[in-house]
Order: sequence, then structure tokens, then C-alpha cells
Amino acid sequence: TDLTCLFLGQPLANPLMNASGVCCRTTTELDTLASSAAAAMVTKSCTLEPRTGNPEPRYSSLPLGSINSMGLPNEGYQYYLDYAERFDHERKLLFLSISGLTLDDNVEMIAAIREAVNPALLEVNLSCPNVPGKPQTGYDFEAMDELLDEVNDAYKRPFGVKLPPYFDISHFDAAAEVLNRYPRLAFVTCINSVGNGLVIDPDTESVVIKPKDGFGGLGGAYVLPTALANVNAFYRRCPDKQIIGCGGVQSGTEAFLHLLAGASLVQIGTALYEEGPAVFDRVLGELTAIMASKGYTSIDAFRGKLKTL
Ligand SMILES: CC(C)(C)CCc1c(C(=O)O)[nH]c(=O)[nH]c1=O
Repeated sequence: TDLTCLFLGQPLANPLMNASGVCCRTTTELDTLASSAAAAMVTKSCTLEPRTGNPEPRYSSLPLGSINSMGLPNEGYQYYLDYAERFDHERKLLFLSISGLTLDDNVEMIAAIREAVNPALLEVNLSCPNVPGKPQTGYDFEAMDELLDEVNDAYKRPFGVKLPPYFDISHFDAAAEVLNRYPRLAFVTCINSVGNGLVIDPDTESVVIKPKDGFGGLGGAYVLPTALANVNAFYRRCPDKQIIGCGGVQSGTEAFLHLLAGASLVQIGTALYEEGPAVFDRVLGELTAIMASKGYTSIDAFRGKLKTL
């Protein structure tokens, strides 16, 4: 069974990587990913300046998934740029995620990343905050187009975006129309956490995270059907782009489903947080077993071949 995948023309040993935000804030964490079985890895979304993020507890895990309101804790973009400069890009595909607090911050970070010689792939987090009181950039299609126009002008290499989940077909259509205006926007990562869930503990009668009165982004099993829908929606609407699936991957089965829905690579977040980097070995083993049981000798044999009724 062959798990190799082509991403932007580059062969990878397997389709797995971490989800941005998990096990990727410090060089220690990043080196752990670099030594793991994952074929690719992405840094924590970064801002112009370092941030400590929100007060703890800001992450909570549950039987069905996780909730977080980390508040963009990161070491500042230069730290990740330095990591990319030192990185052995032959060994693993490295993505660098940015989430500027303003349009200008994103442009300033991109100008620096463009000058760097590292071939890390740029992923722009569209859940980045917008003007206070307005929806996040990913939910404000005019702001999204304005940001992508600036990125497209400032950055001459292929880049990608991390999208929040959409739920209305008209929003899939509107978002895809914006993305398809940018040919160098080569990949789309779906989904970011399902925003502003509220987990309540029946024993304590309390919320479980401190920031935002307990409101936070959901991950894990809770979000799998939404993640699969977003992967497939953009797979259908953006035939010239590759899709990276993220959301609800806890075993080979969910990785298989993301690939079936059209994903080229598959990210693991909550399960990586809970289990550590061994999760990649386990999921790869499970995916291999599923493919063997179905007689698939390559991922191309089934990627995107989701059946409808
Ligand atoms: C939610 C933001 C803080 C605006 C961006 C960073 C981010 C965070 C975070 O750092 O709280 N958590 C997520 O699940 N997804 C994200 O994109």
C-alpha cells in the first residue's frame, strides 16, 4: 500500500500533518513534529509581535472533542521565519501560518516572508480578526477579497488560506468565487474550529474555559460532518486548487473520509493534542489497513471519489 501524495508538485511520503495551533508554537514542539511520522507540518498562526494569548484555562478536551479560546499565543512571525530558514525542507514540507491582527500586519509579515529564502508554504489564516464588531475576515467576503488582493500583490509564490467552516450553500459559492479570482492561491485548508461553541459542565454548572465567558472554537468528533462538507464543497468549486482537510480526524477512518471527500492532505488537531505525535503512526497504520481491506494500492485510487446517491 502506497501512501505517497503529490502536493503542489512535491511528493510526500503520506498525507498527514498537524493542524495549526497544536504542538507547533515553540521550536521544541516544532522539532517534535519534524521527528514525527507526519510528512508535513504547519506553525502556529503568528502575528507581528509575540503574544501570550488569553488567560487559562483556554483549552478543554472532552469525550467528543475540544473547545479553545487560546487568543493567538505565538512567538511573533520572526521566530517562525527563523525556524523556516534553519529547517531541512528536504525532510518534510513546512507550512508557515500567519494571522495578522490587521491587514497592514499581514502585508508587513508577507513582505518579510517573501524576502526570506526559505521555501516554507504560506498559509493565511482567514479567521484572523477583522475590524472589531465586524465578522471575522473569513465571514466578510469583501474584506476577504481585499486581503487576498494584497497578499496576491505582495507574495509572488503559491500560497493558501485556512478557512472557517461555512454552513450555507450561498456562502460556499461566495467564498469559492473570491478564492477562484487568485490563481496563485494554490490550496485551501478546511476547516478552522467551529466558532463560539459553549461547553458547560453539569457537575460544576460552569463553563470550562476562562476567556469569552466560556465561548470557544470546537474541534474533534463534534465537527467531522461539517469539516467533510467544507472539504467537499471547495473540492467541487475549486478544481484548480488542492484542498487540505482538517476537523474530526481521530483514526484512519476519518482520514480516509477526508481523502474520499477530496482532500490532498489531512490535518490532525485535537487528537494530536490529546495523544501526542504517536497519533500519526497510529492513524497511518489504520489508514493503510483500511486501504488494504478495500484493495486500494494508492490514495489516487479513491481521492475525491465520494459517491452520491
Ligand atoms: C481565533 C483567533 C484568535 C482569531 C485566531 C487563532 C485561532 C485560535 C486561537 O489562537 O484562539 N484558535 C482556533 O481554534 N483557531 C484559530 O484560528
